[in-house]
Amino acid sequence: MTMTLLEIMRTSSVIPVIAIDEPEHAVPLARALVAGGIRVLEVTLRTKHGLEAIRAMSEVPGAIVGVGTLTRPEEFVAARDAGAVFGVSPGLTSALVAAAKSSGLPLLPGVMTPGEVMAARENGFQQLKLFPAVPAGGVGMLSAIYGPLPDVTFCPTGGISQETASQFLALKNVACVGGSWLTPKDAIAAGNWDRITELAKAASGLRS
Ligand SMILES: O=C(O)C(=O)C[C@H](O)[C@H](O)COP(=O)(O)O
Repeated sequence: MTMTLLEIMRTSSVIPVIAIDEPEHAVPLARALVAGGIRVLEVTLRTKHGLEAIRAMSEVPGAIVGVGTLTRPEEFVAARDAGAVFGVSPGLTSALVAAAKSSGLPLLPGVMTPGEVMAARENGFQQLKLFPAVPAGGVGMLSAIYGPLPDVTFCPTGGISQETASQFLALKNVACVGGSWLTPKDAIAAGNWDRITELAKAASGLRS
């Protein structure tokens, strides 16, 4: 089953941004999130275990696994081959546009200004990540962008929490938000998967 980026974004109110420090954490973490109703998982390439984690988490029933922190064109094919079904980048360059098209990996590119939104749209991207969302202007920025550019849909990420997520999710041009608050490092290190499931349940309840 191939999902479009928009379908993936609409599957989850919150996309957890995940960094795996220990490969053995990948599968229990994915299971804990899916058990809490959070199925779309963004596994970043911030750690050296990213690709291995994508491979393992893709096997977890119900999980829809993407790759995050795509900053170099050569990472696209490797992530796709590891099982990622979408990719997220903090910004967009012409090399990343070409890599997204040639690899076929649906890309959610990061933007931070109206000009970047327009440049991304010219390259065929209408689903975008506002990054870093809160420093860029947060809810006010997204509402202002909706006026002249109503045909783009955002996944704001960066500085959002369980407490502020609903303000973003209420906007017409927001399909989901991204954040690292569902995967606290101390809970992962301690193997406290129940805590992660509770955080996921709270997040998936944001838009029910
Ligand atoms: O690694 C990446 O590719 C990123 O895009 C950065 C993350 O999206 C943010 O670091 C998450 O932000 P917080 O929820 O404020 O922790």
